[in-house]
Formats: sequence, structure tokens, C-alpha cells
Amino acid sequence: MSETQSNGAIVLGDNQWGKAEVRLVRIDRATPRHEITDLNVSSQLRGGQEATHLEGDNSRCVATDTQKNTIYGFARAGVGAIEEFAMRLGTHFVEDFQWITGGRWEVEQYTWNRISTAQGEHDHAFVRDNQETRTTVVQRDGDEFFVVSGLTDLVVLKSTGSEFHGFPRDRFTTLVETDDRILATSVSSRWRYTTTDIDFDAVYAKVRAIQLEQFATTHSLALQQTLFAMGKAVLEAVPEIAEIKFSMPNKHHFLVDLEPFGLDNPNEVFFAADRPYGLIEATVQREGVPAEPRAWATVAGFC
Ligand SMILES: O=c1[nH]c(=O)c2[nH]c(=O)[nH]c2[nH]1
Repeated sequence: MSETQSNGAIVLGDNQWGKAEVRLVRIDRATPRHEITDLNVSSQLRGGQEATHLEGDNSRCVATDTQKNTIYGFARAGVGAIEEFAMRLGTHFVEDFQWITGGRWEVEQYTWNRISTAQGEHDHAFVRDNQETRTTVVQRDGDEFFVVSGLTDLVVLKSTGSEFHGFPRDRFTTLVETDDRILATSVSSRWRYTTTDIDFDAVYAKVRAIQLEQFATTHSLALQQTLFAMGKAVLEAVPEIAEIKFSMPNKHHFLVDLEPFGLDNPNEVFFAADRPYGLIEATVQREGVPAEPRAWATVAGFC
């Protein structure tokens, strides 16, 4: 029998179980100026599930319903940074159930702003702007935590300061070279921390601000160049981040031909196409820092 041939036995491979997308809103009423935390939490446990799968013996199957309830129960004491909330859940499950060896806790956080009234910012009325979503994927393997945080749907546009030319031409190339185009994208980025001992809220605000600043101030010859500038600036500013991955659609804006209507169009009227879109993805990393596949193994959609 060759090494690649099976001996016929069918066995259980990697597995995890939990409750996905637990929607949780917490209101902090400690003062009349309320605070709102709006989350989407997914919990997945790993370890000790052979009997559950092979025999339907559920004696080690911490119910997904229990996992959901634990999320709500833990929120009673406060949430804090989503990374810390996820780590508290991870510590609880691994320490309270001896057969659980690890797991994965993913949290998305939606941002609410206070409504501005004639009297100023309202104490308990909020508006959901079309803002980005903050994310984290925390995994635990034995005693080790892996924290990959990020953001999605950070939609940005530059109305000038973007060029694209010098690309190869063949018989299928029709794209016209341009030295002044709209550059627009919806940034998704995820970055891997090398420590859990960090002010996650402060670093999130910093990483977001750096990405916006670089998008705005980089005179772009390609979205790829803008992406790299954004990642490089993040790594230069935050030593606790080992690498950052981006997935950035190039949201094309095509100049409309107004000539049939006897009108010129000096870069003012565009068709905003929603598809197809260019899709620019890359990892920006520190040379020599070892990869950590366990941190990224279950994070889809990034190269
Ligand atoms: O910034 C860009 N990068 C590309 O790779 C590309 N390809 C394309 O058609 N337009 C653009 N723009």
C-alpha cells in the first residue's frame, strides 16, 4: 500500500462548533449620557468532539445555545475592546471545560454616532452612518492566543490625485491611459498583532486614521501603490503589528460621453459602475518576521 492510499478507515478531521452571528447590543447607563456597543459575535469551540460525531454522545458538546448565552452573560459585566471580549470568552471556555483545547471568536462592531441636535450631541439618540465595521478574529490554541483585527467597508474616494498609465498593451487592451481619474475603493484590511498586551481601541483608531491619511495624501499611480503606502505607514507606526493584509476593490468611475448631447465633459460627469470591479489584494509585512499560519487559517477573503 502506498503512503497516499487509505487503509479504509474513516476518521474525523478538523472540526469546530458554535453559534454564529450572535447579535448583541449593550447600553451603558452608568450616566445619563448613554454609551452603545453593537456587536455581531461568533463563537466556535475546538476539542474533544470524537464521541459527538461518531456516536452522538453529547457529554462533551457544549451546546451552541450555551455558547450564545455565555456571550450575553459576559456582556453583562461590560464589553470593552472587542479583542478583549473575545479573549475573555476564549479563556472561559478553555479553562472551564478541560477537553476544549481552543477555538475561534469573531466579533464585528458597528459604529453609532450621537445625533447632533440644536442643543448639541444627544445623550441617548444615535445614528448609524455608513461607517466601516471594526472586526477581530481571536483564536486560541492551547495557551496561545492569535489576534487578527481589521475593518471592512471603509469607503473612500479621491476626485483627483490618481493616475494610471504605463501598463502593457496587447490586442485586448482598450483602456485609455489617464493622468487624472477618480480613485475609489472600499477598504477591507486585517492586521496581525504580536501581543495581546496592548490598548486595542487606541491602536484601532490609529490604524484607521493612518489608512485614511495615506489614501488621501499618496499621489496614486496605481491602487496597488496606494495600498502599499497604507500598509507601510501602519507597520512603521505600530511595532506590535507583524503584517497587514488588504482587499481593495477598484470602484471604477467612467467618464460619460456627453458629446451626443452637444456637451463637453471636463472630468465632471461619471458613471459609477458597481461591477465588474478591479480587485487589488496584498499583504504588507516586515521582512524576516516569521509567518503565523494559525492566525490566518480561518480568515477568508485575503491573499
Ligand atoms: O490602479 C489600478 N490598478 C490596476 O491594476 C488596474 N487595472 C485597470 O484596468 N485599472 C487599474 N487601476
